[in-house]
Amino acid sequence: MSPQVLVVDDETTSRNIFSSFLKKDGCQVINASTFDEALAFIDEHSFDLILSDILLDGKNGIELLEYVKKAQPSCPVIMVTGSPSVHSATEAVRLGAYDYLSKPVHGQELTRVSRRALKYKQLADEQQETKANLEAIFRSVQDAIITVDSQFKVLAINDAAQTLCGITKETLGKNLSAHQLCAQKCFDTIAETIAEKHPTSVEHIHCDCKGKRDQVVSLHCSPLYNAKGACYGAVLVVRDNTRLYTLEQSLQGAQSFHKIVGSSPKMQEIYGLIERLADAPTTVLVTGESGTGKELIAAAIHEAGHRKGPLVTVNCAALSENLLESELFGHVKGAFTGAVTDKVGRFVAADGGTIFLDEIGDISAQMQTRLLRVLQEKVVERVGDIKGIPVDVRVVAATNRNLKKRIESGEFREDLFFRLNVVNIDLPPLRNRKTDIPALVDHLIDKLNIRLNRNIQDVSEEVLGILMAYDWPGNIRELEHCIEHAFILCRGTRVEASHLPAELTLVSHEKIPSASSSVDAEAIRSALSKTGGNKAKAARLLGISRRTIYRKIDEFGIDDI
Ligand SMILES: Nc1ncnc2c1ncn2[C@@H]1O[C@H](COP(=O)(O)OP(=O)(O)OP(=O)(O)O)[C@@H](O)[C@H]1O
Repeated sequence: MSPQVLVVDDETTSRNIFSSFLKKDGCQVINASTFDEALAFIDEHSFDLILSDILLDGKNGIELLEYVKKAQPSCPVIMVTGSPSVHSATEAVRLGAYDYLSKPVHGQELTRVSRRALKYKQLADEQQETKANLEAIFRSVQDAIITVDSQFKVLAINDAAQTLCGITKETLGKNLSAHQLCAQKCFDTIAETIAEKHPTSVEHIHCDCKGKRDQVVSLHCSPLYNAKGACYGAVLVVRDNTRLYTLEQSLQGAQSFHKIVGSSPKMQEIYGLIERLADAPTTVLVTGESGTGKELIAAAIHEAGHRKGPLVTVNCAALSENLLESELFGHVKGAFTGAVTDKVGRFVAADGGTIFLDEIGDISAQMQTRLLRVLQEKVVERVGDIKGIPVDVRVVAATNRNLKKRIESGEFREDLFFRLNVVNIDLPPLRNRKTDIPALVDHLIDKLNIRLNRNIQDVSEEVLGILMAYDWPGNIRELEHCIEHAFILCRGTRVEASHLPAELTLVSHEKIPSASSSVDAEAIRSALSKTGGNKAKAARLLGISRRTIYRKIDEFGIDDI
C-alpha cells in the first residue's frame, strides 16, 4: 500500500510542489492549507508522514507537532521552515520532529528526507507489531513467565504467573525473594542461569506453594542479553506439570500394564512382547505354573490389539469332550440328542476378536484334530453341519502343563503345538520375581478393600519379610488367597504376622529379616535423590512397598527432593 502523507502549508505553490514530488515518489498525498484543516485530517486518517510548514497562517507548526505526537505518536513529522531559522528548526527536532527542511526546498532533498522518514515509520510499525504479538503471547500462554534482572528484581510477569505462582503486579520492581507464597525452589535455577549464562531446565519441582502443596512444575530458565551482548537477567518459564506427574506416579505406583502388576525385568520383557504383538493376529501360547496370571496376559494381548470383536474365554478342562466340541464350534438343531436349537459356537462368537483357550493341554486327541483344522483353514464346522463358517479370530491358548513332555508321551499333537506356539509367553513363577511382591501386595490390598468393603492400609514389615521369604508354589493366586485370609482375621488397618495362614508363619520362625527394617532415613534420601524424588521408583529400589516408603517418609520427616 502506498504511504499516506499529509502536506500542511498555507502557500498553495509550496503545497503543490511538495505534493507533486511526493506523488512522483509513490506516495498518496492529502493537502491541508490551514492548521484546523490539518487537525481534522489527522483525526480522520492515519498518516505515515506529515510535512508541515512551521508557520501556518498565524498558527505555530510546533503546536501541530505536539498534536501529532499525541494523536499518532509513531508518525514522523518533517517541519519546513520558511525563513531560515535554526532556532525554531532545532526546537522542533527537540520536541520530536523527525527532521526539518529549509525553504526553498530542493526536490532531491525532499525525496531523500521523506524516504528516510517513511523507512523509519515502517520499522517503527514493524517493531510495534512484533511487540504487540509478543505481548499477546506473553499474556495468553498457560506457562508462567517471569523476567528478572541480575539482582533478581522482577521486570515482568504474565497472567499465568499470578495463577501458578501467586505473583502479583505489586512484585514488579521488587526483589523476587519478597514473594513469600512458595518455597522459591526456582531461585537456584535463576541464580545458576545468570551465573553460568546458559539455559537451565529442571523437571518435577514440588513448589510447596501456600494452598497448593501438591503443585509440581518444570522450570526452564534462559539468560537475557542486552544489545551489547551482556547478560542483564533471566527469563523463567514455569510449566504446571501436576496432572502429568500425578498420572505418571499412579502408573508407576501401580507398576502395571493392562491390570498386570509387576515391574521385574522378566515382566517388563513380557509387556514389551505384548506391545509388539498388538497389531498382528499372531497365535500366542501362554505357559506358566498355575496362578501366574496367564488369563490376565490373554486379556492384555486382546486389549493391546484393539480388535473390534470380543474376548471369548473357554476353559477347555472344565467341559466334557462333547460339550466342549459344541461349545467351541456350535451345533445345528437335531445334531445330537438334546440339540433342540441351533447353537452359536465360541469361535463364531469371537469373530473379529480373540478366543482364549485356557487349559489347552487337557483337550482330547479328537478335539486336537478339529482345532488344528480350524487353525489351518480359519473355518469352523458346526456339529451336524458340513458347511464351513469362515472366522477371523485371534487365538491365545494357555496351559500349565509341559506340552513338550505330552508330545513325547503321545498325548499332544506336535503339529498343533507348532500352530499354537507361534509366539510363546512363558510367565515366571512368583518365587523367581519376588521384587514384584510389594507392588502385588499393595494391589491386592486395594482390590480386596473394594471387594470386601474394608480399609486395610498396609502390611507390617514383619509380614512383608515373611511374604518375601515364602516360595509361593501357588503363585499369585496363592498370594491373593493369603491376603484375603489376613483380611478376614485382621480387625485393624495393618496386617500383622498373626493374620497370615499357618504355612507361611511356620517359615517365619526362621526369623526373616524384613527388607524395610534396614531402610533408614539416609537410605530413603539416597534412593529418592537417585530417582529424582519419585517415591514409587525409590520404593522399588529399596525393595519395600509404596505404602511403606510413604509411611517412612512421614516417620523420618523427609522433605520432598
Ligand atoms: N501380575 C498380576 N497382577 C495382578 N494380579 C494377578 C497377576 N497375576 C495373577 N493375578 C491374579 O491372580 C489370580 C490368578 O491368575 P490367573 O487366573 O490369570 O492365573 P493362571 O495362570 O491363568 O492360572 P491357571 O493356570 O490356574 O488357570 C487372578 O485373580 C489374577 O487376577
